[in-house]
Amino acid sequence: MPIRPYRRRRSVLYVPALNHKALAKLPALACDCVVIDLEDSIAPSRKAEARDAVKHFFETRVADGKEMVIRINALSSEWGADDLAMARQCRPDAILLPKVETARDVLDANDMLDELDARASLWLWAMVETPRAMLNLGAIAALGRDRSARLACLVAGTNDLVKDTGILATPDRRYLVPWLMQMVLAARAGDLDILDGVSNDFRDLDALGHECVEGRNMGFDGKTLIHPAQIDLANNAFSPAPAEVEDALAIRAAFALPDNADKGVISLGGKMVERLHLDQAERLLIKAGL
Ligand SMILES: CC(C)(COP(=O)(O)OP(=O)(O)OC[C@H]1O[C@@H](n2cnc3c(N)ncnc32)[C@H](O)[C@@H]1OP(=O)(O)O)[C@@H](O)C(=O)NCCC(=O)NCCSC(=O)C[C@H](O)C(=O)O
Ligand SMILES: [Mg+2]
Repeated sequence: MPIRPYRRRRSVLYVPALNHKALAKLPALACDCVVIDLEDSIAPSRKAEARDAVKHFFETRVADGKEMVIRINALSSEWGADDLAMARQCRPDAILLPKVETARDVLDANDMLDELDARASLWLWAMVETPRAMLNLGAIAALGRDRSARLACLVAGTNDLVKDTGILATPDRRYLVPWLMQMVLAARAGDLDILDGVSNDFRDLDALGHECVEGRNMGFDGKTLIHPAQIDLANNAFSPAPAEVEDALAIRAAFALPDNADKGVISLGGKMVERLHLDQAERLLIKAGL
């Protein structure tokens, strides 16, 4: 597999594959990434129709720089294999696997893509949304370090987690937070990106604002969204603040000085700065689009 390029994924918008009006709106939206959904937003009786709609969408769309992802149905379902075969033909950036429960689920999708001779830069993303996925999180995320497994990103599926565990969904997400933090930790251990779950009440932008800030502070790379009105808040919350960008640029400039070329640690503005801070600064500057 090629080296995984770092992408900004502050705002990741789900769009049901059969919502033609919403699909037509996408070029005008400022989200970083779009997930066209074949799974839970499509009724069982319309899965084949939705697959055709996705195919048509990719055949006719004009690329606009957004990262494009297709969420297929679970490979264990009657639709999964056909979805995967169709999705690979569309040449999206990634295919999102729902209801992943074990590392084997990801490897099975990867094997099927290899058999279909999918291109090397087609990545897999995995939803973490079942109790079994939570228990197998370490093994799933570890696939991120095996480039041949294609895994690039984990996505929290908070609706399914609430449903399958029976926890109470509270506005402050207090019963979800421990699992969300585990997801962030596992993703980092596997060198993967990680996206926070959706906020269902798309009219309550105050609640969304809090969730975005909380998600950023917990270490998520971005938030999954369901409505265009949610995009700006996510973009703002997951963009580095001007002061952070300034600090990162100062660290980059300091280590670029010839005097510091062979130093592991330097003093900058009265603070100790090590090369690990340079790595952190470089990642932040990519997030800032610099
Ligand atoms: C939630 C919605 C059904 C609401 O739709 P609607 O009532 O049409 O909203 P509005 O009238 O406010 O829409 C205003 C305009 O915006 C367009 N629109 C709406 N949603 C989207 C969208 N997602 N992407 C692009 N454009 C969108 C409307 O077409 C209107 O356009 P116009 O009339 O021209 O002004 C709807 O928002 C929706 O379906 N959202 C996505 C739902 C979805 O994909 N669900 C599945 C993924 S979430 C999930 O499964 C999480 C996870 O698995 C878990 O377990 O947690
Ligand atoms: Mg789900």
